[in-house]
Amino acid sequence: MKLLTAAQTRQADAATLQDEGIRSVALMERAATVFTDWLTARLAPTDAGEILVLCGPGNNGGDGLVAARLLHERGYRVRVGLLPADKHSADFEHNRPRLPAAVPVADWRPGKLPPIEPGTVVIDALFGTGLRRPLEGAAAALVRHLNAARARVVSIDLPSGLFADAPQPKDSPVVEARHTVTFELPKLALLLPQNARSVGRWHVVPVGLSPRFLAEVDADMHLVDAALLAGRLPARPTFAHKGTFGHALLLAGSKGKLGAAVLAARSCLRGGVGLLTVQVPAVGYAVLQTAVPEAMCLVDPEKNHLSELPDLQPYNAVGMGPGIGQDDDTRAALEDLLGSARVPLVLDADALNLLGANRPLLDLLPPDTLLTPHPKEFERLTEPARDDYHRLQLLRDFARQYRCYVVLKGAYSCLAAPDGQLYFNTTGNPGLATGGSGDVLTGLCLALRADKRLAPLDAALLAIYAHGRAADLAAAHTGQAGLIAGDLPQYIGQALQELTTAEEF
Ligand SMILES: NC(=O)C1=CN([C@@H]2O[C@H](COP(=O)(O)OP(=O)(O)OC[C@H]3O[C@@H](n4cnc5c(N)ncnc54)[C@H](OP(=O)(O)O)[C@@H]3O)[C@@H](O)[C@H]2O)[C@H](O)CC1
Ligand SMILES: [K+]
Repeated sequence: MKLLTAAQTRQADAATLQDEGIRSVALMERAATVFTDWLTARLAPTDAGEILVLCGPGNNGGDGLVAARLLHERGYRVRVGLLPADKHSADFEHNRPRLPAAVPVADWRPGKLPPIEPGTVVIDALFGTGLRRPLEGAAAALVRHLNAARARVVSIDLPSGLFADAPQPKDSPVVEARHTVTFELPKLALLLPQNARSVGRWHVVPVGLSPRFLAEVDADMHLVDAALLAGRLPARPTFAHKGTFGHALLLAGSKGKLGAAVLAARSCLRGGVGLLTVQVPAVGYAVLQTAVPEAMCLVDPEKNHLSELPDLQPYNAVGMGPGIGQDDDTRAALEDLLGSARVPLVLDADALNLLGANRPLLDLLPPDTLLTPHPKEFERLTEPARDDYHRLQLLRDFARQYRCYVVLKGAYSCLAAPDGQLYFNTTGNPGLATGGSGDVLTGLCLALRADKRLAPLDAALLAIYAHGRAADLAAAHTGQAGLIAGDLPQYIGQALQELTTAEEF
């Protein structure tokens, strides 16, 4: 699924009107209807009390007016508060007189703002994608008043005051919603941690935007969902043998961190690799052979850390990083790897920290290398980001400059591709915020990069999605708090199976 900018969303609205030959008030009626359906499915009139609908001057406010009318028709008690404005959109003007007389309407002016009782259900229809500047004056006062009220706020399309795809100044107020019900496609702002307090939980409701426009529009941001991945993971051929799916080499572990090697190795095997060899320092030999008997094990000459590479000739992909530490010998081995590897590389954890501490090594990154930093590791590779939007820009620039794929891990992990496209993952849950879950992702990435049937982009997309999906499957049994990284590998097979393309008749 594509992620659209605010400008593209406006174009999508216009294309929909044109393609369907309808007036914009009809689209507003449709949008407000799906919003109202969403709300009434979750909130009975008896639990709602008197719903307060706060309306701004544009079409977001127009949606609010229509929702107020529909709620009244469905037996809810409703009142409307209007933000005073010099002018209103045509569709707002169209719907203002259509409010039933039984719905009380008042202007909500600064200095005379009525109290909002705690727990009141408030529909925030002040501003949506048409916000043009940070809120100030009467609008800012109203938003601050609302945020102070401890109400149950549901925002239409966006929490008011939040730009759809750009940061706002720190001191400009934004509505703090419990739920944001957004139309057709999520907006970038909903996916970023810095906006979590305003967005609450977000939900997408369909308004039937022009499928032609959505197919044709040139987006540079995407959501990684099952539809995007359809057809990217081919079924395993009947006459497959272990060579079909590649032989991966994993360089992992140091004294006290062999668990990282074990987790990555198990995950790589569950990710479907044909053969796996793991090189660990001598201290890890018995651990690896016992914990992961399916993997072959090479022993580094050093006892406690990795210091050199084996002959790379047999391998189809090499992964390095989980639990390796940052010894000088290990840095030398990484440098050797960057200089000599002729196969796909996956780099994580301390391999990234070593790169960050030795920036000239970045110029040695082979094209299409896959890096999987968390935000702190990414910062060590680049610079501290001003905010989440700036971090995405740094991510995009880095992937372009080094012609590599970078997964910035977090809720909605974001993959940047060398062509500057961004892909936000939709699977996973807070249970992944636990030690070792990144090592599991490394192993899975390695398995899919070793599979010669997969393009680099497809391997990375499948890995982040299946990793999150495995966490969702695991959490159904363990709960999110009880989820540990070791639970994940056993669900990777099912996650991949769900994505596997069925053979066509
Ligand atoms: N996407 C869909 O399918 C549909 C979306 N709909 C809804 O329409 C809004 C977008 O409506 P739009 O009218 O473009 O914009 P807004 O309502 O968000 O805001 C525009 C008005 O707000 C004024 N404005 C803008 N910034 C500020 C500010 N900082 N302070 C005060 N006032 C501001 C602006 O005035 P200008 O002077 O700047 O022109 C406008 O008056 C979308 O989010 C959906 O909710 C439709 O219902 C159709 C389907
Ligand atoms: K809103």
